Amino acid sequence: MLFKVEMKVNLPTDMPAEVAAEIKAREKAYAQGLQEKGKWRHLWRVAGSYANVSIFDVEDNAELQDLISNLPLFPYMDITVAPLCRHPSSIHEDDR
Ligand SMILES: O=C(O)CC1=CCC(=O)O1
Repeated sequence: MLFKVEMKVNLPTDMPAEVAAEIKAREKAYAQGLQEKGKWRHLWRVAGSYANVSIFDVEDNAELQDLISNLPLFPYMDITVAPLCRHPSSIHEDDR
């Protein structure tokens, strides 16, 4: 199942820089691991903001919830999720 996930990061302004850097490093490692597994298909920066638009490919809603809630930045993000289905005009056979 494919989901569009939008994540907006809101780190507290008073968070020490070294704490923020450590969380971001763990987030990067976690995100890259999920990309290598094919679970996190696309990861795009939204230009001009500390936000991303991502496409997740998961078994079900429960797996998406598990993956997202384990993001190191999860406590500091506003997240919106939308389920996706194949567009009838898509030429990409693997979009399902
Ligand atoms: O920077 C972001 O948009 C938050 C984030 C998600 C995966 C990652 O490495 O950073």
